[in-house]
Amino acid sequence: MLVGKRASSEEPGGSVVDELMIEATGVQKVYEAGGLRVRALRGVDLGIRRGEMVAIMGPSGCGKTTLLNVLSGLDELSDGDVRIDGEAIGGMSDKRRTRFRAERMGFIFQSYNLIPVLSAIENIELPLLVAGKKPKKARRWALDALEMVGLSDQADKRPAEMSGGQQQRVTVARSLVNNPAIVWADEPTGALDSETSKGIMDLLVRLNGEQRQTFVLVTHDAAVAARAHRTILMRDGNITSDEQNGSPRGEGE
Ligand SMILES: Nc1ncnc2c1ncn2[C@@H]1O[C@H](COP(=O)(O)OP(=O)(O)OP(=O)(O)O)[C@@H](O)[C@H]1O
Repeated sequence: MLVGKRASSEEPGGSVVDELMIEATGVQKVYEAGGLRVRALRGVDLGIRRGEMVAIMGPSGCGKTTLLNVLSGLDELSDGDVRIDGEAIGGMSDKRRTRFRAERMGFIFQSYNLIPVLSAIENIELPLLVAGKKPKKARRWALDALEMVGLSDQADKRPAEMSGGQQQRVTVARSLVNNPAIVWADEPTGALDSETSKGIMDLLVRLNGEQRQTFVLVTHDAAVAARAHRTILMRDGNITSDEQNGSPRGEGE
């Protein structure tokens, strides 16, 4: 596989398949810390289709990040069931779950999480090298990914030599370099001004349309959520609304 070398769909976001990819049933998460018990998720039911871009919104502390983390297997759930392509991630061993994540998922966080001493291209190819890919192949895939996010000319720059928007585009390239089936993004535009944020969303919407990946993103920004196919609202550990977004979502809207 090579990212960026596959056929584009006819229109941005025109690639949702009528098939559930992520299925959460009765998901609960309880944190216990220092004698305190916080019920962060109180029985969430949710289905996400292949190729869908879903935004999760809601007030601070309502459980958005927790939901992302238990759906992706970054964190363990306390009760309920999460299935991805029919496989229950709660039933996997730690080793299997880590591999499942490395092979099938990409992550984008607000705080870029780039390694400062590595160049853009080295940051992107690192997960491939860790996964045991040959250096030549890792470099080729990383260059493709960098091209896909429009940063081919920045390959040798270190994070500190790039703008926030450019750094976030590097993390987008890194999250996509292994052609994951699902990309999880926690506040991907949270640290960016509105213009740069729009540029990142143009990129994610385009990739979602072209690459047919499923995107689940947490955001506080209604303009960001409007670019998704669907918006889920949370409150106090529950989903309180789950609606398709009506308006067009292509670039430049
Ligand atoms: N590791 C943890 N230990 C204990 N409590 C936690 C932990 N992580 C989150 N919580 C609590 O769980 C609840 C949900 O937190 P979460 O981070 O999922 O909310 P959020 O909606 O993503 O918030 P924000 O928008 O501020 O990022 C909050 O009450 C939070 O304090």
